[in-house]
Amino acid sequence: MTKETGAGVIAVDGPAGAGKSTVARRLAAELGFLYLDTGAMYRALALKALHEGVDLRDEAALASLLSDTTIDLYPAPEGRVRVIVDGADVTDHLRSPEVNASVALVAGFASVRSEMVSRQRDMARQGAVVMDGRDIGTFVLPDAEVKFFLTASLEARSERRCQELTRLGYDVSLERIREEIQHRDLLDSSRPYAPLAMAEDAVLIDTTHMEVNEVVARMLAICRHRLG
Ligand SMILES: Nc1ncnc2c1ncn2[C@@H]1O[C@H](COP(=O)(O)OP(=O)(O)OP(=O)(O)O)[C@@H](O)[C@H]1O
Ligand SMILES: Nc1ccn([C@@H]2O[C@H](COP(=O)(O)O)[C@@H](O)[C@H]2O)c(=O)n1
Repeated sequence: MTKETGAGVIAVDGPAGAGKSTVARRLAAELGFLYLDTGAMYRALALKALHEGVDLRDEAALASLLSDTTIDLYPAPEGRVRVIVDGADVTDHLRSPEVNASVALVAGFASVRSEMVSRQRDMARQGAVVMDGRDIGTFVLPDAEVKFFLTASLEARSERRCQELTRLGYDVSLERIREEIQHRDLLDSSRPYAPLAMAEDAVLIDTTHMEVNEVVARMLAICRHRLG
């Protein structure tokens, strides 16, 4: 049991393309937990801001937009998540190159993060959740019973993301993806408010040379040992 949440809260942090979402939803399914993708919440706000022509450098405008936006995460088959914004399903639009290029800017503002963190803590209050992002183990849910920090080489993360976007039908180059990931990593780790960071009590897993099943198996064994 944790101060701010019920029993069974697992945090999964790490940089872009490390494999967080893929393994976190598999882990949640194996444990019968709810999977909460906090990155999808920031992506949803960036998508709405792009759609409504809001200046992505205007913190007040973005904070006001968020205060007038509902973002709901619903479980979907295979542990996936449907993202509903103001009642509309936007899931399939959250990983476009435009959103990828904008989300870290939107997520960098303290007033945006403060509201997002408040909503994320509310989502975790009942416990039995696996929550992934950049600041979960260090800031959003510091009392989580189990914390993981996934990483991988820039090359591996770039190749994975490039293959993923190509499969989704986007016309992207490995070089452009590498640059986007490097830029997003810099923004995510250098922001003053709740930056990308590894919690001191997190288990570090470098997935560069690991298969998805191997990563999930290792995390599941640790969770079952820690949670009993
Ligand atoms: N261990 C792995 N080996 C090979 N491919 C992987 C591995 N883990 C994840 N992938 C693939 O890499 C891509 C990115 O994975 P995923 O979206 O889970 O990363 P992420 O850390 O959540 O990234 P982001 O934070 O940008 O959402 C996906 O296509 C996924 O299938
Ligand atoms: N807890 C979080 C989660 C995400 N972000 C920002 O959103 C971007 C997209 O996240 P993905 O996991 O979907 O790639 C990410 O690069 C961060 O800029 C965040 O700030 N905090």
